[in-house]
Formats: sequence, structure tokens, C-alpha cells
Amino acid sequence: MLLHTPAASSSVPIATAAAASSSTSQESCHRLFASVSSSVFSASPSPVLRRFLNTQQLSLGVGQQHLRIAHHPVCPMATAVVSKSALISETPAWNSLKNHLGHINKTHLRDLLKDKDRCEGMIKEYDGVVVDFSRQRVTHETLEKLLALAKEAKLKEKIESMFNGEHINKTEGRAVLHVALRAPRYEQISCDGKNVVPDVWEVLDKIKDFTDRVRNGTWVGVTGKPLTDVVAIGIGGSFLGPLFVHTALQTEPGTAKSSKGRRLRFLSNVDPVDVACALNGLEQETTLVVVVSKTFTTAETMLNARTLRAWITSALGSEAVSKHMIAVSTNLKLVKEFGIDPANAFAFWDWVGGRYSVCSAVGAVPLALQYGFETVQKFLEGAWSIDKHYHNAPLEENLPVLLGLLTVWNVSFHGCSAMAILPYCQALQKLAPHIQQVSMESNGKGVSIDGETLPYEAGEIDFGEPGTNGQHSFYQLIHQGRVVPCDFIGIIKSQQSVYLKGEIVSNHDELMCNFFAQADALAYGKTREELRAEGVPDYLIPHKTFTGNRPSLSMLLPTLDAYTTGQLLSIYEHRVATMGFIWGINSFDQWGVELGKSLATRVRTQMNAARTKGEPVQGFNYSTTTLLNRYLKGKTQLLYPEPHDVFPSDIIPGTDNIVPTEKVEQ
Ligand SMILES: O=P(O)(O)OC[C@H]1O[C@H](O)[C@H](O)[C@@H](O)[C@@H]1O
Repeated sequence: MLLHTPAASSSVPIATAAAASSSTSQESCHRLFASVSSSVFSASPSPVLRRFLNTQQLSLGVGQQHLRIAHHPVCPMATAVVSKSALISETPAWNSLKNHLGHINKTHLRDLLKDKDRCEGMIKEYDGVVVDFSRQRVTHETLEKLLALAKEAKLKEKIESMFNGEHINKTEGRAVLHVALRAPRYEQISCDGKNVVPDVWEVLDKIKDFTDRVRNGTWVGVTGKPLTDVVAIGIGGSFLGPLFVHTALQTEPGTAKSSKGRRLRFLSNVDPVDVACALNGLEQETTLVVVVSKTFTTAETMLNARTLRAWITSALGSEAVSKHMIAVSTNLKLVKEFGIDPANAFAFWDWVGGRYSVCSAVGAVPLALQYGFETVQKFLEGAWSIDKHYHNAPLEENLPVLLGLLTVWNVSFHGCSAMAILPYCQALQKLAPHIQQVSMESNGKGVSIDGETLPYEAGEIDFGEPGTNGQHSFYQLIHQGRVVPCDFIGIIKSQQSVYLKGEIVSNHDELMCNFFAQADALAYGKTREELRAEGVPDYLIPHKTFTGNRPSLSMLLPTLDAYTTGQLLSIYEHRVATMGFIWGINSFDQWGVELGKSLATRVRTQMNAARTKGEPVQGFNYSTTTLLNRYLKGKTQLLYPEPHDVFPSDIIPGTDNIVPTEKVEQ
């Protein structure tokens, strides 16, 4: 009887296993399992082997590799011997940090900030980006321990594996190579034995060519008018990154100039209200629709794409699609089936995760249409600058690594479950929503990369608003309620300058006064003694006391332009990857989004049956059935209008003049 791999590429006679099972020495166990592949299935389970493995599994540590028995995902009778990494929480480095926490809990940032040497070592700079983490609850000893944790987690090796194009997204069997999207032409980054950089540049060249033609009026709509407006349809990673970059650039004088006379809109939500908002004031004749979807199957995106196709064809006829609709996808077959000419499609690859795709055609096409290809290139260069730093800089100088380690420290040791992203820059208002997906979809996992239930929390809740808006909203909780580590992001030279006569500082300086003040307010707080000295009445003292000792980090960028936007993006992406590498999870899959999608499919089927055939709602629990019936009863039946009824030309879709897509039946 043989143990065999699914591909039968390596097999080990059971006799060998049986022989080893009679030995209790660790050495022979190691010998046995070293000879068994990391995924060896036994078609007929061997009770002897299973019992042996079950009893031995805790003592089979080989460095960081442990072995366990697992069930075959398809055949429950089959078993597997799989190697797994020890959980990071079981390592000496983790325990050392746990013990160290007691020491840190006795310190206060008020005192730590007095130590100039400490602070000096906690302000790092790379390529114009300054990061000050002296207001984190760490000492040099903490940093050493965090770096030891990184070593224990094999962080350097994992970063290397990512850049080498190894299939580190194990559950999807994919490489994670978004860094290749911003690599210069001459770089070599391989995936499955092939340098992918030429492919990247082939698409970038095609994007440059196409977007130049649209911008200079060589590519026009079917009626001969230039296409000045763009609606980019997409959701999640096919929306948030491009929206973040667009928002960052639209007020920058250089990019504002290059986008003069052009409009870029995003349509993400399947809510018809979003359609109305996206189309408000646009004309079919001058609009180009970009359907952005990695899979080209996402329900929201595809319905919105069909809706805008109807909008285009209702006014211009079906032949207009080839001039007015283009696509960005990895699935060119479905693009063609949808009716978009593959010649007008821009490809990317399955080694680009959706939330890491803004540097692919996903972001490059809409952004180049709006700002010109040169801007996109600068954005890619900024990201690449940080990529190189992340790849090559020693861990103790490496900005994304340090930020990732500090977040692990806050989440896993201090128990902070949330983090606030607070840019003191209105143009960064879409940074937090984008990072929310990058971080929470990447690290919101409950099991290790080997499928072990984590005995610690991974991931964090990210939220944020530009300062000073947040100050007048949720900062109360951050100052006196829960401890929420904050990222303060400031810009040295604003995109806009306003300095009114008679004011003591310019408007941007005023904004930045808050940037500097808030970080110290959180760190120092305000003591009872200080309040008493100010003559605050006793009954108000508890209410006005600020405990302080609340961690934050401050980041300063020289300006906010395409280059620094790329740097910022890459810093956050690699910080998130670092956290996942330390926690030992797969930061590059997202199985958690699937269940809701499949349940929605069931509801859709029932809703259609109820609407069109009057069938009763069935198969749901009491609560869902009741609410579904209430919904169906309260909303009138829809008819399917002709396209010209959907988008009557005399009605401009807008929030106060919404397209009447419904007809009352009874
Ligand atoms: O680009 P698409 O294939 O349309 O996917 C859009 C989004 O949908 C999914 O639900 C995923 O959770 C996201 O990671 C992805 O970015």
C-alpha cells in the first residue's frame, strides 16, 4: 500500500511509515516526514498511521515546520500528512514581547518623549517620506524584540518569495506580484519561469497609445465628437484604488491642468441612485465607459455595465458600443461575450490581486484618460521607489516593515482592534476607504496560511477621515474613550495656497497646526494636577482629564502629487503584507466575501419567481421570509421598459431628477 500525492509524483511505501511508527525517536520521525511531500494523500486511511500521527503531531517540530494529519478536501476518507508552520504565537520571540508588555505598561509616552536619543532613532526617512514613530508605545528594546519576531516569522524570506513570484497565495495557487506592475522596463521579475515585466509594458504601451488618441481627439465617438467624459464602472479593488488616486490628483495644479475639460466619474454601487449620480450631466455622444472587472463576473459591475450599455445604445444605436465602451479585465473571453471588442480591452493577470490592482490597467486606463499617461508613469515610479526600499532595505530601516511591526504590536499585544487613518489633506479623503479594503480584506482572517485556527486576532478595523473633519466627529472617542492608534499624515507643501491678509498663518499652516497638536494631545493627555492648577472645579476634573499615552505615528510627505501618491500607496500595501507575514496568514485571498454573494443568488432567484410568477417565498428562515414578503408587497412590480424609456433624453439623471426606471403595474 502506498501513500501517494494527488499527482503521484512522490510515493512512500507504507512499510516505511510503519517502521518509523515503531520508533519513538524524533530523528526517525523527521526522516520519515522529510521524505513525505507536504501534501501526501492516502486513498485508504491507515488507522495505525493516523493514530501515530495524531499522537506524535505535537512533538514533530522541525525548526518552524510542524506536521499534522488532515482530511482530503474532496474525499473525507482520505487523509493527508501536511507540513505546517508553527503559529507565531508559539515562538520565543512572541513570548518575549508578551513578557515585555508588562514593562511597557509601566511607561508613559509623556516620559518616553523626553528621551531625545530614543526619539531620534524613531524618526526615519526614505526618498522624501519622513515617518516619526516616537509616539508609539515602544522603546529600543521593544523594537529589537519586534525585529526578532520578524526574524522568527521569516519576514525577509517571505518578502523575497513575493518578489520572486512564488505562489504565496496558496489557497488560490497564485503568485502575488503587484510590484511587477510598477517595475521599470529593464527590470526582471519572474513568475513561473517567465519575466513578466515585458507583458506589463506591452499593456502600458497600449494604454498610452489609446489614451493619447482619446485625449487628442483622434479616437472619437460614433457621431464624431471627442470623448471628454469617462465613467469607470467597477467595485472593490476595481474602484477604490483608482478613486483614491483620482481624488489625490484632481486638485494638484499640474494634474488639474492636464485634465482640464475632462471629467472622470466612478460607478460602483449597483444602487440605481449611483447610476443617476454617475450620469448626471453627461451625454452619450461624449462619454466613454470603461468596464473594470478582474473576473468580469461581479454581479454589481456587470449589471451596471449592462445598464450603461443600454444608456449608450438607446441614444446612439448598438454600433456605438465599439467606440464608447472599453474594458479592463483578466477575462478577455467574457469581455468579448459582453460585446466589447477585445482590441479595446486592457489585460492584467491573475498574479494581481483585485485590491492590489490600481497600478495595473485597472487604475492606469481611467487615470491616463483623465490626466495623461505621463502622470500614470510618475505614480508607478513613486510606488516602485517604495517597492525597492521594501525589498532591499534592512528591516530596521524599512518603513513598511517598521509600520507593519508596530501595528502587530498594537493589535496583538496592546489589544487595539482599530486604527485611524487621518490625513491632514483633503485630497487624501479616499485614502482610508481604499486602505480599508487593502487591509481588512487582506488580514481579516481567522486561520493561519496552513488552515489552523488562530489563537490570536489578526487584522484590524481601519477607518478614517481627513483632519480636521475627524476632530469634530470621532476624535472624542480617541482622546478619552478607546485606545485607537492613529496615523497622522501631513503634506509639507500644499496643493493649494491661500494666505489671507490679516491672518497669522496661511490656511495650510492652520491645518498643519492641528496635525502637530493632535499627536501630542494624544501622547501627553492632561493630568488632574494641570487641571487643578488651571482652577478647574473638582466636579469637572474627571471629565476634563485626558489619560494620554495614546499611540500615533506621524508621516510627512513633501507634496501630494502622482509620485508621492504612489509612494503612499506602496507603503500601506507593504505594511499590510508585513502584518500578514508576521501573523502567518494568507493576506492575498478573500474567501470571506463569497458566502454573502452565493446567498444573494438564492434571493435573486426567489425574487424573480415571486415578481414574475407570483410564487411564494420559500426556503428561508422566518425572519428573512417575513422581511422579503414585506419588501415584495410594499414595492410595485417592475415592467421592463424599452431602452428609450429607461433613459429619456429630456431627463438628465441626477439626485433630484432620477431616471424613472419603474412603471406601476396595478
Ligand atoms: O474586479 P472584480 O473581479 O469585479 O472584483 C471586484 C471585487 O469583488 C470581490 O468581491 C472581492 O472581494 C474584491 O477583492 C474585488 O476587488
